Amino acid sequence: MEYENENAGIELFLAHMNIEDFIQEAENFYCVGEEVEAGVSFEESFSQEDMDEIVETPQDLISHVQNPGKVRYGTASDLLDFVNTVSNTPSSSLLEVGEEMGVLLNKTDMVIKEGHYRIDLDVLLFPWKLTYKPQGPGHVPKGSFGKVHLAQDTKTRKRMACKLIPVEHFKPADVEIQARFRHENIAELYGALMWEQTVHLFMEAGEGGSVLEKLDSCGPMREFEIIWVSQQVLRGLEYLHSHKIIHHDIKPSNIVLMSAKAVLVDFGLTVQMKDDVYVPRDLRGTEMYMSPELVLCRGHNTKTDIYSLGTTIIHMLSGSPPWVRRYPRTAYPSYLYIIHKQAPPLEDIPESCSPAMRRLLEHALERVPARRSSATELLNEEALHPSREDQPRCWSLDSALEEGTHPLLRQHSQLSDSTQDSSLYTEDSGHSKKKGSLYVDLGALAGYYNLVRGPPSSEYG
Ligand SMILES: Nc1ncnc2c1ncn2[C@@H]1O[C@H](COP(=O)(O)OP(=O)(O)OP(=O)(O)O)[C@@H](O)[C@H]1O
Repeated sequence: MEYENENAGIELFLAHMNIEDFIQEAENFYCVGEEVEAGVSFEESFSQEDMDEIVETPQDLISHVQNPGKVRYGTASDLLDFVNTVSNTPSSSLLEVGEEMGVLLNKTDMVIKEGHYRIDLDVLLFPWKLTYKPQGPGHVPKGSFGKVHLAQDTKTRKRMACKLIPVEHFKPADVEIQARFRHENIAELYGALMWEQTVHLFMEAGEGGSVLEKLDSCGPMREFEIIWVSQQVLRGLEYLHSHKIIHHDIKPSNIVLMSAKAVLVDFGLTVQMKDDVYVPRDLRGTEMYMSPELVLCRGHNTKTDIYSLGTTIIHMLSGSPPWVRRYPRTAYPSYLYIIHKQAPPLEDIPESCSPAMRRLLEHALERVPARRSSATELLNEEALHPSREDQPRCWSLDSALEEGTHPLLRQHSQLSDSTQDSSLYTEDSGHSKKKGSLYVDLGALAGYYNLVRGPPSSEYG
């Protein structure tokens, strides 16, 4: 809808806003996923010997900072106490800290040795090698404040992502949601270390890279890939929204791919609402993916993430974020006014989009939040449950898998899930080096079909 002038637009928009309808039904707490409660679930699984290594009180953490060189196993609340302590400690005191300190949640896969978990010794950091990118030195994705490496525990060979944030930019809010809430579509936090003025956050690794990296390397995604990614993101959002949590930065670079699932990352802007409406003090998110109500800054709710997912789907379908084709970045330094005046960007949906996916997008990008579909409603959309006839490519691959006649597919289906377990040190088997479109296609399909194809391990070794 185009408005004559800005004020008229705001008035008309507000007239359509029914704040009481923002949340359509009572949020259903504790039904999906798991909230980590006061560390009980972690502590119950520890022996007394292990418990001796667990940080027990915030006071211990303060002495932790004063007596550095200790890394301990702990609970989610220990970890939050630790990061709060780090963030409240003057940087001059942190400068004196010579050794690493921190709290690890993952006792099974991260081995602390006599109070140490040393970078480059107990855990190694690597650049990422993505199967669809040309061979080379690999790359280290950078966000606004942090670099993210692939990490591997040298003892257990567990592969993780390690996000490095200079301490002056670190906020406890960066880890709070990941420490407190667990769901299979939210990157699981494994621990936090402070070393050399940098906070190291260890978490579940998206070894297939982010959706943005895939788009930048391979161009627009095919609809069945988008269906799979959307289902994964919606499950994560359904869980977050049931806890009144707004992610606030849903976009292709914050969705990372694994062999059998996709997870959300980057919870630095995330907020858990106390009421049904969150009235922001600042603008949170990434412009091109922002909802009109978020841009307006008068209050929004979890539906803003749904709108951002809609714009993310447009990016996956077309290869570009919404707006930028019609309003080139060179000419438009900011899109806020455009979003306010012109949202939703339905014109950016490519012609090739199926009618069912177009309908889903119309429901996700509905301008009035109360009328916009929820994550649960979108998960039930026809577009996310295509019939086999509508997905000829899936059908042929699926039938090939069932019949097990295609030698290459049979080879892939016989691989174990090496994403989790494979080692950086093991020799690579020949087929993971295959190049060419079929190889890329299978990589893209890995999650959709639960095909298991780990990253080529020799490239890391
Ligand atoms: N768990 C992970 N596994 C794999 N890659 C990851 C993971 N977390 C982050 N990344 C990669 O690192 C990039 C930057 O991470 P992240 O978004 O968390 O940083 P940021 O500084 O908060 O970024 P920004 O604020 O610019 O969105 C992501 O776009 C993604 O490519």
